[in-house]
Amino acid sequence: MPAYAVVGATSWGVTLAALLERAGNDVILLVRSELEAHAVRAAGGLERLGTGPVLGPRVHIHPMPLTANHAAGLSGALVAVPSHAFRAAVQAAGLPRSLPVVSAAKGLDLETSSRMTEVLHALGYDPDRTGALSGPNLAHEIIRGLPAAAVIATPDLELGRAWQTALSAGAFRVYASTDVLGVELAGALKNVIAIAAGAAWGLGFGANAVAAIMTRGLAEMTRLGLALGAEVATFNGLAGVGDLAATCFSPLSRNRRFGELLAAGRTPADAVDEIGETVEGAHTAPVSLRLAAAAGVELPITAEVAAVIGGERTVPEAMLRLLGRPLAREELPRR
Ligand SMILES: NC(=O)c1ccc[n+]([C@@H]2O[C@H](COP(=O)([O-])OP(=O)(O)OC[C@H]3O[C@@H](n4cnc5c(N)ncnc54)[C@H](O)[C@@H]3O)[C@@H](O)[C@H]2O)c1
Ligand SMILES: O=P(O)(O)OC[C@H](O)CO
Repeated sequence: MPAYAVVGATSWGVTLAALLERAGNDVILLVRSELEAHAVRAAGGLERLGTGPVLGPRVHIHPMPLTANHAAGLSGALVAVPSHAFRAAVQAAGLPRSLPVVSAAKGLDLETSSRMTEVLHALGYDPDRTGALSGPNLAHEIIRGLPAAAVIATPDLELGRAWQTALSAGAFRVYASTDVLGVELAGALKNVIAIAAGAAWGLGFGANAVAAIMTRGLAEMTRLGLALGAEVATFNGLAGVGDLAATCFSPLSRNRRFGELLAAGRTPADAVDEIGETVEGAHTAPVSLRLAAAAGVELPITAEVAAVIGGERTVPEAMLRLLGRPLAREELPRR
């Protein structure tokens, strides 16, 4: 039987471990401590997912690092911790450098502006065997068996096909791509646009305003992606418009909820505390602006989100600035 490791007993990590098991694999779920291992074993998953036990007997829960014995039989590993904890988690996990490793995180490194596969490369993992998983994938829906689709990007399509088979279970359907850069960037950048959409919902705006933010948001995501070497098709796919739609419209999204709380007048710190989970877009906004400045690309919505998070203006002030921008021709980046 194939065996895979999952790093991180997060909502997404536990969900991925359950999917791998449902697809017929053995799984090693690597957690931070014996205490955490005990809690996850006792709950059969994560209490905050609210489902009851979801992990079966083929998911083995162990504290990091991976033992040589476990490493020997592995076909690959998925890393499902937030981007701010990604580097440390990979270092602690002790995954063999030759192992195919896929990032399931949707964020950029705050210090270096790197994508998560770039963090893996810097840690010595083989660029030909690293990849990224993304798409409209709210863990709370997937763990309940609701249908969803994702995209896995690897430089080598054969490797991507192996991951597709490993992860596709029940109503979870995985597509393959070779645009690792595009899939990673789209997954990270959409969280920032979802904060803006949440702010629009929070101000009492309607679906028209949210759709406008999504469409112009997708244009700026694509503009930056193309400037950095991504493929336009990726932004029109599951990792781009697909995830943008799920995140901007679902009340389950933490990024959307964060925007709603900012619009209600909470400080960013209070909003994060109230949500109590990862709000990846709050970290990604300033990093995206740095990448955009270096690439000579303008990201008006992202800039306003970063300014609100940085305490430079309120949500209504930011919305007025967006509405007051010079009228322009509608340009949608093509290549
Ligand atoms: N939750 C989802 O629906 C979902 C879906 C797709 C992708 N993602 C992405 O997956 C990543 C994880 O998000 P999540 O929502 O599953 O996280 P989460 O909010 O469930 O958990 C985040 C918390 O997990 C803890 N944690 C657990 N193991 C850790 C470890 N090994 N190292 C550091 N911290 C650890 C930390 O306390 C951290 O604050 C993010 O990049 C997110 O964008 C999440
Ligand atoms: O809850 P969010 O906003 O982190 O969104 C979760 C996933 O990225 C949706 O695909």
